[in-house]
Amino acid sequence: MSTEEAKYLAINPNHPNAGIYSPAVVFGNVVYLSAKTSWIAPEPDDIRAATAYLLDQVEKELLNAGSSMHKVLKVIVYLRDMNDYVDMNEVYTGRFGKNAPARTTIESKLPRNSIVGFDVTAYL
Ligand SMILES: CC(=[NH2+])C(=O)[O-]
Repeated sequence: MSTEEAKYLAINPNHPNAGIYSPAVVFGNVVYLSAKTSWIAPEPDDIRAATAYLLDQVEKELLNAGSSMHKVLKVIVYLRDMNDYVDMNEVYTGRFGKNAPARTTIESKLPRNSIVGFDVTAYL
C-alpha cells in the first residue's frame, strides 16, 4: 500500500468544467493530464489551429505540474474524423522533443463535438 498522496492541481474557476475534473493530477512522479479537447480552442473547427493550441495548453499544464513536453510518456489522440490524421500529425510532429512519446490515435465522438483531443501522461 502506498503512503503517497495525490496532488490535484486547481482548475481555472472560470472554466466551464470547473468542479468536474482537475486539469492535472500528480501521483509519485507521474503526471496525468485531463484531456484537452478542441472546444476550448479559439478556432475549434480548424484541425491544425486546434492541434497547435491544445498542444500549447498541454505544455502549459505540464510546466505548471513540474514536468515538460520532454517528459511525456504516452499520448492518446482522439479525432472526430480520422481524415484529419495527416494534418494533426504535421502539427504534432516535433512538439515533444527528441524522443517521441508512445501514442495511440482513436476516432471517437468527443465532448461538445470537439474535432480533436489529447490525453497526456508524463513524469516529473
Ligand atoms: C474535456 C474533458 N477532459 C472531459 O472529460 O470532459
